[in-house]
Amino acid sequence: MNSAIRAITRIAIIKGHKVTGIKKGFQGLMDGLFVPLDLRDVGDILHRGGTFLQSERSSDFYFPEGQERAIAHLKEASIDHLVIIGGDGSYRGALALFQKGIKTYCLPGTIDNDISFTDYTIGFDTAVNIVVSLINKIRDTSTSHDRTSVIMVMGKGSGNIALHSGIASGADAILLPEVPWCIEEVCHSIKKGYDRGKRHGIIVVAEGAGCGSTIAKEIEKRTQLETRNTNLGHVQRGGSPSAFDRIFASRMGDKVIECIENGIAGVAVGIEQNEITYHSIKDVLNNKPDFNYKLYEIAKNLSQ
Ligand SMILES: Nc1ncnc2c1ncn2[C@@H]1O[C@H](COP(=O)(O)OP(=O)(O)O)[C@@H](O)[C@H]1O
Ligand SMILES: O=P(O)(O)OC[C@H]1O[C@](O)(COP(=O)(O)O)[C@@H](O)[C@@H]1O
Repeated sequence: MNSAIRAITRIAIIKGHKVTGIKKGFQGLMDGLFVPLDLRDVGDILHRGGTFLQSERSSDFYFPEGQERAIAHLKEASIDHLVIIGGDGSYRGALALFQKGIKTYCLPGTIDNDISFTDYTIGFDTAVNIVVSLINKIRDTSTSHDRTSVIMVMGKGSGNIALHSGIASGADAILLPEVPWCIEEVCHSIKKGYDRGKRHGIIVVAEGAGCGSTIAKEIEKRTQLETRNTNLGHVQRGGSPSAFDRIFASRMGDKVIECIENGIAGVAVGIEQNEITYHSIKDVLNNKPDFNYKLYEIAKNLSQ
């Protein structure tokens, strides 16, 4: 997210605009937590995870009173354009403001990669790379001990992190909220691996697909193979962003300024087939993001 903020700030200033950062998301907008941003204020943040402006969930913003408070602060500070980085909740907030006359622009920022009309969201590639590097370590100890490892990754409503990291880690099974699964099949897949001479089993479970420790116990009971569960947790949402995330976030920041310059508002920017594109926020919210079933099929075939 820092890469996007840096790009928006620098490109907007170069084009003659003034830039204000809003701290702590919609809560900060309602509380008037505004900071002027200059070229150097966004220096030395490119390599840092998270967002230097910080973020906060805010229940007041769901209601018209909260939104009116935010609009009053925007008007008082003479802010004409508002760029919001986040997931579908943030997009809903942005749409509410747009419908009240504020020129809003969205950038996809969620590790879940579950926004429509964009192939990637900021943070997803970084999260997948973190997960893969952690699974590599778990694989080493699993092999040494002839163990099966269940690894729980983030994704309450989306299996994208599990699917991508599972493929890149050679998982024996990947359990996702989008695809029904059964424990018999998981155990069969692990057993088959051991029969072929494998010395470990790797099962990647998305948060929304089930509970890792319950699954691990069930696998151990059914297969008699020693099984451990690791919940990777919030380490997945931190760390220095990947080059891919930094570059495409910068390109999207540039596109936002292009939209502003061309008088196009109420849009969400994304990346589709390596092109930076935009669609109306409404269309993005009204379309369910595609799940890549083909990739899931590849994962299944690779785990044979
Ligand atoms: N329907 C909505 N109307 C107005 N604001 C919303 C709406 N949904 C979410 N928001 C605001 O957006 C914030 C972020 O949404 P949330 O779902 O928590 O995260 P994300 O943006 O990652 O999906 C919420 O805390 C709330 O302030
Ligand atoms: O425990 P927390 O902080 O509520 O976060 C868990 C949730 O956050 C997510 O990682 C999504 O986070 P972001 O959209 O902020 O990237 C989900 O996959 C997960 O369900």
